[in-house]
Amino acid sequence: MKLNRKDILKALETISVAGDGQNMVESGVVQNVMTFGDEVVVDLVMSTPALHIKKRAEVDVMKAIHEKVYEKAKVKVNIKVNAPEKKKPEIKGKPIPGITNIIAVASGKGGVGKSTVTANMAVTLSKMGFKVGILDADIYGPSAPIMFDVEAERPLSVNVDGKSKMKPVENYGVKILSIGFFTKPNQAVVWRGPMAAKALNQMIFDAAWGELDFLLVDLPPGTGDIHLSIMQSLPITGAVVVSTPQNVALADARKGVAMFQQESINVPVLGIVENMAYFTPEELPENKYYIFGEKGAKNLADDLQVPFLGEVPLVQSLRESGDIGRPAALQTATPLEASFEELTKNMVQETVNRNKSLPPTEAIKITTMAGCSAVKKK
Ligand SMILES: Nc1ncnc2c1ncn2[C@@H]1O[C@H](COP(=O)(O)OP(=O)(O)OP(=O)(O)O)[C@@H](O)[C@H]1O
Repeated sequence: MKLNRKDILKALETISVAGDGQNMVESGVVQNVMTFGDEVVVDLVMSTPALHIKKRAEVDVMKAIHEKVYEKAKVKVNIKVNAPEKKKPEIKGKPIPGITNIIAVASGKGGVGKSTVTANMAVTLSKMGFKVGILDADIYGPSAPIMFDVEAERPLSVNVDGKSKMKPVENYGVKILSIGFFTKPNQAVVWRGPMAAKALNQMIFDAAWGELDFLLVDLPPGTGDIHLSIMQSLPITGAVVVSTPQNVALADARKGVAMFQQESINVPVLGIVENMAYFTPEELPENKYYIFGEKGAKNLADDLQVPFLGEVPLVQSLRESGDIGRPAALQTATPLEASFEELTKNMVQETVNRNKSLPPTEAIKITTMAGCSAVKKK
């Protein structure tokens, strides 16, 4: 028997598409029908890769042709899956007028020197002529007020366009707002995510930051819900991850990078900084002792295919300068100044590359807590 294409299409019109109210031909699922004698080939395009739905469609097509056209027809059904494009993250956070780049500084593990790197990178950016701010969001141990010697200061209230705003405290050319300004010294800050997020939101949106080329956000260590809160409310340009070369820190740094890279967050990682890369006695700067291991963070960056921004040695004066509130990067013509200059230059370069190649990051509305655990392990 010679089959007719029109009869086949008519038979296929009796198959409805679930949830669509249309039949298979009307809805465009049937893309093509070819007949050769008693053979018929039906090409379908479906939006779901679910096996049981594809199987069901195949059975329906065969049944309709056998029952309505010719029961001995040799039917072949080809199914192509055309999955709809993945939904883009919903935009939630408002851009902050006047702030060009927001850089999150993170670490997986605590105490690896994230705040030290943030403070010195900020000072170096300022020395390079950029307008810089630090948002110290480390709710567990805000250290920017000590590192900038502004512990006793409090942000003043100023009037901007009829609204009362917080004026960041300023020192060494860096504008600073810290959660530490709002808690008493020695007060244990055990804030729940939403409380911390509210306080941070105020420091971001109710603050008179003015024009800034870079706002560095010193995140708390780890990959918890405060990170998600911040990424929900801020359009972060990119992230810098700080690690020491030892394995325990590297494992957590890997999680930190994975957090930014996971699909629902998708913040570009500008690079990894290796802090405490080696110990060097001030009087013998040529002597390097790799007490936490050699090039661990550099190798991690290579492994994860993210840029390596640079290394900072373990030096006693760097700790001292943090404690007395005068960042070491303010020094001139020292190896420490050179280290911070090198990594800051690389960070700026990566920001420029990122801004050339990608659209602005949308602040992300995270609708599940999947982000807390969905850290991909490589
Ligand atoms: N390269 C370094 N050389 C010497 N001391 C350092 C160096 N980096 C950091 N430190 C010191 O180590 C201590 C911890 O550093 P820092 O507070 O910057 O770490 P952190 O990762 O921000 O910690 P937290 O987990 O509290 O956020 C500080 O006393 C700091 O001065």
